[in-house]
Amino acid sequence: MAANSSNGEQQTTSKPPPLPSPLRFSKFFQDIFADMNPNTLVLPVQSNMRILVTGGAGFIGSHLVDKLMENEKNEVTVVDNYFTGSKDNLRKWIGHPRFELIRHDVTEPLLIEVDQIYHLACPASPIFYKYNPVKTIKTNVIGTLNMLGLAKRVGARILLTSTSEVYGDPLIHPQPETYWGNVNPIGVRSCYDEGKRVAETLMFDYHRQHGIEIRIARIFNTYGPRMNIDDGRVVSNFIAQALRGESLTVQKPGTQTRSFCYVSDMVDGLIRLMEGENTGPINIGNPGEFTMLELAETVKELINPEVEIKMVENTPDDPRQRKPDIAKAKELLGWEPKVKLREGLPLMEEDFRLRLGVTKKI
Ligand SMILES: NC(=O)c1ccc[n+]([C@@H]2O[C@H](COP(=O)([O-])OP(=O)(O)OC[C@H]3O[C@@H](n4cnc5c(N)ncnc54)[C@H](O)[C@@H]3O)[C@@H](O)[C@H]2O)c1
Ligand SMILES: O=c1ccn([C@@H]2O[C@H](COP(=O)(O)OP(=O)(O)O[C@H]3OC[C@@H](O)[C@H](O)[C@H]3O)[C@@H](O)[C@H]2O)c(=O)[nH]1
Repeated sequence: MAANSSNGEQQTTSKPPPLPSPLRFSKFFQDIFADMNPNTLVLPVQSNMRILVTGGAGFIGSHLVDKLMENEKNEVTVVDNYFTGSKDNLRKWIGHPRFELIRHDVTEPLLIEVDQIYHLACPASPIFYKYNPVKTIKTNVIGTLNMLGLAKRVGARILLTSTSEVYGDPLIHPQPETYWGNVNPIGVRSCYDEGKRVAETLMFDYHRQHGIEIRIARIFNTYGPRMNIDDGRVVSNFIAQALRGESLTVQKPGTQTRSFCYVSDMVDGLIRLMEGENTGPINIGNPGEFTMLELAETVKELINPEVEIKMVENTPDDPRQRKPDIAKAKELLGWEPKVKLREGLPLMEEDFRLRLGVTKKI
């Protein structure tokens, strides 16, 4: 059972998690379990782990699926409504006997049998989550309720990919998990950041009330191959602009900061959190902090020194600074990021060149 919450208070529960669904025993594992007592029940190591990844056709989700599929004991099911994700991200697994892809919207109930749920489904780029804010908040609230209902019914452990946006425009820097945030509840970003805050609340309420095993990751800005070319987020924008020979659009004032984590580090952190003993919330991100002007200069230097940098208008409530305190991830998960920004950008450039059909001049 998981340990204390981030505030150091005993907010977790020692209630036993619900028993796995009877199908867990009848369909796949007849005769394996002699002892059905939930307190002593240990799943045999030789059994396959049935893992659901919601939002698995998206950027982080598809990299997570790649990593999970490396383990021959994992059977992976993805559900996705393809709003910002694509089957193309999963093409190498389609038809694989341990892989299943279901077109499904998490705002509708889902009845399947699984042991673990990585719940990622939610548009993450501000352009996309603001496009239909009511749908975004439904995805965060009703979608998370549905996945918690599923976890409760089948006794699965569930991990939520929350976000650094729960800290809003932070007044404490860097942000530890104990910080409660500075969030505008009625702004244009609220569908996402307040939505994720409610999702975190639901996770803890299901944990305390029903004994559900929960894990919460607070993800900081993540980048890497497979981001949508016109995703709208800053790293993908700058790389696509540099490769197309367009000006890099720095939103004013340009001094706002972000900390960028390469996607392989992120996936490693998420799996460690799921497999570990702590509920979280735990920050997962790279503490290397850059202003948007510094990021633009770096992309220009590495990818196309000929492009210009132009200042453009910003959008409301843009957080002015953001950097994770990752002491907890280091201590509890033995995790810290390995890939520096200057190493990760060229890996992403390679993928964007292929997709945009822009070859490198030698
Ligand atoms: N990438 C980041 O920097 C970052 C930072 C913080 C948190 N996160 C969180 O990580 C998760 C994945 O982010 P990402 O960057 O891969 O984004 P993404 O947009 O590439 O992936 C999200 C996936 O969820 C799917 N989806 C959206 N709404 C859905 C719904 N109602 N039902 C089913 N599927 C739905 C999309 O089609 C897409 O495949 C999200 O929960 C996001 O909030 C990401
Ligand atoms: O073309 C651009 C795009 C963005 N920006 C700036 O770059 C910074 C980062 O913007 P992004 O749109 O990439 O992402 P944000 O940091 O605002 O939010 C992100 O962080 C938390 C995650 O949960 C989300 O996935 C994502 O919304 C902002 O200050 C924005 O103003 C630019 O300067 N130019």
